[in-house]
Amino acid sequence: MTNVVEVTQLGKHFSEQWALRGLSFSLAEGELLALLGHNGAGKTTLIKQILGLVVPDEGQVRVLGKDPADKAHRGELSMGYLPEQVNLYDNLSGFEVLQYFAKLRGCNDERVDALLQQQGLAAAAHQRVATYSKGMKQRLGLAQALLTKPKLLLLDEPTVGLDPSASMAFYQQIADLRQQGTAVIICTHELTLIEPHLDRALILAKGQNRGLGTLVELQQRSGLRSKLQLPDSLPPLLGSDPYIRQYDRNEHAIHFAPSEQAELVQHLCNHCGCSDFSIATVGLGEIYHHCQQQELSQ
Ligand SMILES: Nc1ncnc2c1ncn2[C@@H]1O[C@H](COP(=O)(O)OP(=O)(O)OP(=O)(O)O)[C@@H](O)[C@H]1O
Repeated sequence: MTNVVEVTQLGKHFSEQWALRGLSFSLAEGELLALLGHNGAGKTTLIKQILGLVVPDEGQVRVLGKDPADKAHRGELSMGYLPEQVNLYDNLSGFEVLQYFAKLRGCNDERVDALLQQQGLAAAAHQRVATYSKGMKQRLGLAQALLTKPKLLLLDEPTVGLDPSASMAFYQQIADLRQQGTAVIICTHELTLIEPHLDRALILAKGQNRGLGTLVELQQRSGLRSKLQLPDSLPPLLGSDPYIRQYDRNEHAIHFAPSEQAELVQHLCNHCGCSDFSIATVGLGEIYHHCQQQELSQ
């Protein structure tokens, strides 16, 4: 099966400065890639190259096997894009805004109505966008990105400013789209929010790949250890079992590799009679900061 996105040794420079270099990855149907990196890391440059708006200086991008920068393929490739700052024309109604984008993309009014309905905006369809809440504007922006039933959805900071239930509803919609085979790239700084939803993350720094993989792969590669905190009331663990070697008496805690968690918990419960503990796992935030620290120390 053809990957939805195939990026090979991609590079782009502006004047003497490389904005992106040596980047390779692929994205399959239904997969969600979290695109992470500090300001200026190259995320927007990558998204624009996938959209075919910026032509690479090195390497290549293929979307469904085709060059997105080749105008001959633009119509077929069906990509949806929600930029961070989408201009929704405040003085028009939600219906008029969506109808405007629909005309640009050759979609009819039935599609506009269906999307307004799907996004819970039917009742407000003829209200001016200026009167919409942040969440309603975001749903209208998403409706705009979904007009052509895209096989690839590129979303830049889609949950900024949304309340927790609106963010949850947004990710539920994304899950439904992925079920139907849509591949999704989400560019975000909201690491905790995206963590439970991603298949893989790509961490960029200075235009280069500083980490690409599933959360487990990134955890393993980082070498970061999770921490199991034991209650102070528990007498220090003693004995000759292998976990005691990872035991920090001062902290009253055990540091362990994420892959050892199930075994360790079982061991404590069954052999040490201890079930009163808390675990701080290595999350996307720790991995991201670790990658950025490594970048600084190079
Ligand atoms: N059109 C351009 N002309 C000159 N330099 C550019 C242009 N577009 C991007 N750059 C430079 O390329 C680098 C990567 O920029 P890019 O916008 O891709 O980063 P980003 O990760 O999206 O940042 P942010 O999180 O702030 O949006 C930066 O150094 C930026 O100044």
